[in-house]
Amino acid sequence: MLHLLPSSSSSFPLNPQFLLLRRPPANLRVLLLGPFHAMSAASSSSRRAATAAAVPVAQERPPALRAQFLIECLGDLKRNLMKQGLDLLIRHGKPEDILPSVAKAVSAHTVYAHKESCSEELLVERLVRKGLEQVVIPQGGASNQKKPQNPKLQLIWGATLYHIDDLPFSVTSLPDIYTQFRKAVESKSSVRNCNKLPPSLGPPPSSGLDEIGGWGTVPTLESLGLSMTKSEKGMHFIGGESAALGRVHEYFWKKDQLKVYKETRNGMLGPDYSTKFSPWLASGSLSPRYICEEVKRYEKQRVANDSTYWVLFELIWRDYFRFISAKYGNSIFQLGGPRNIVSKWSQDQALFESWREGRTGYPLIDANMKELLATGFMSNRGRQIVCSFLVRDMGIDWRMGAEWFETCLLDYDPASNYGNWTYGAGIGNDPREDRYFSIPKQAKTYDPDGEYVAYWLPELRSLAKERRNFPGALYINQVVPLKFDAGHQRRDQFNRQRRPGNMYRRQK
Ligand SMILES: Cc1cc2nc3c(=O)[nH]c(=O)nc-3n(C[C@H](O)[C@H](O)[C@H](O)COP(=O)(O)OP(=O)(O)OC[C@H]3O[C@@H](n4cnc5c(N)ncnc54)[C@H](O)[C@@H]3O)c2cc1C
Repeated sequence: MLHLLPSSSSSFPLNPQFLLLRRPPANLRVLLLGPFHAMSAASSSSRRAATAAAVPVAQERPPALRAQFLIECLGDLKRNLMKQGLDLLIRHGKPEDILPSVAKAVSAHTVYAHKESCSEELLVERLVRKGLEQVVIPQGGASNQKKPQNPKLQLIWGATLYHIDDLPFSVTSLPDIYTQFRKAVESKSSVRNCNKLPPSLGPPPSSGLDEIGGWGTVPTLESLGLSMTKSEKGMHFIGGESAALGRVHEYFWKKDQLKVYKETRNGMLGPDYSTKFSPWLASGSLSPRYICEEVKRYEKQRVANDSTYWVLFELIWRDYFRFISAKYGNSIFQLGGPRNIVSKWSQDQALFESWREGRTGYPLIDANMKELLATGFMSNRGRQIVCSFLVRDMGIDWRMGAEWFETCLLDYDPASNYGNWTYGAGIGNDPREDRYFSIPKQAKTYDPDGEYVAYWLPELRSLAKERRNFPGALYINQVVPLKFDAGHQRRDQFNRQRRPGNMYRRQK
């Protein structure tokens, strides 16, 4: 969130005058401005430059889904702020253009924002800082006593479970391997408590708003030039903190799912196999520290077991990718990844489109890709499987897959998305760099009755359960053979120049 304090205020966060919600993941591309740019079909993102030519214009639905979620976040934040005696100032544009003019209008001495870690967000931080340097705020008293000042940009670390200042190492010497990172933070760091909200956040600023057009209103999809028909199927997420807290309560306390999370978390169908917290975490509507407090409370009041711990274990993955992005900078978006591995990748458009649209001939892949397109969500198991298929079986440039996820995911977060993709593509810091997800094996283990594929591909429902994932000629043709089929290594037709003499290991 972004707070602007009038120059008369003395301390943050006691009297924030504005809260501007940012685009996920909690960056300075203010929610009211950036996300809708970023979601437009032809993104100008510098990260995308390398593959932009190969990635066709995004379809309407995915950007509209995330825009709708963010609109709901805004509406909820506005309502909650009004209950606290404040309001939400809403503008649509670039942060570096808008924030200086707002700061000037309300004579703000400081703009507060969460510190970011990825290149595009860091650029926005720099541009905002530069813009604020151009703003001159006259100080009270006789003009020759106090010099006019520029508003300052103060950046605060905020998105992770463990605070960056509490890590037992500097970011530059962060362990590259997840397990080493996790063990070090678990043994040497502790998670800070959540900050308590003051009883009142008001009063709102008494002057200056008129010259910048008032508080502004929550946009609608139509006002952003987007439209969408609701999908009747799959998860439907409602944006905002109220819904986020409701989900934590429901999953932990009402449905009592936390105690079995570790056993169910690899599921793909239904609302409760995993927490589904990610869209709210990514939009800054939910704090990982709050989740941690609730886990501890649950452990005291109900049960502490492997499952209760495992939610924290997963949140540490999220931290890990965030800190890795701070350590490795732009390289997590580049073809060779953090370790600059040179490999040969294909950008075959027809193959890529069959993956993107769910027409590969493999029900497990197609069902997952259809779910992503319809809902903006996919299970972690599904993400690993479709990622492995794209990079290992199709040999497609992993950045094309990452960009499609970036376009579609409600929980899109640059560090988690590109971190996981580099991991899956074997160019991240995975000690097992040739991790391969065998589709037949994954289907038998995680969708034994074909319920998941029949849900997203209804044409398969009439088949016998054991045939749904293996329909043969009763389904569309397979666009590529699998690298490993029925337990035998196949000739590596797609990637053979990439890893000579190197067999892809199978996923356990
Ligand atoms: C190729 C690929 C791309 C991904 N892109 C994203 C992304 O853009 N944004 C995102 O939030 N997650 C991403 N993930 C991680 C993971 O799939 C989702 O966080 C998870 O599926 C969200 O569902 P959930 O909240 O029910 O997770 P749960 O299983 O309930 O986990 C609880 C929380 O832990 C965190 N978490 C769990 N697994 C991971 C992981 N592997 N990496 C980072 N955090 C994790 C998430 O914040 C999640 O909400 C990606 C994974 C893969 C394999």
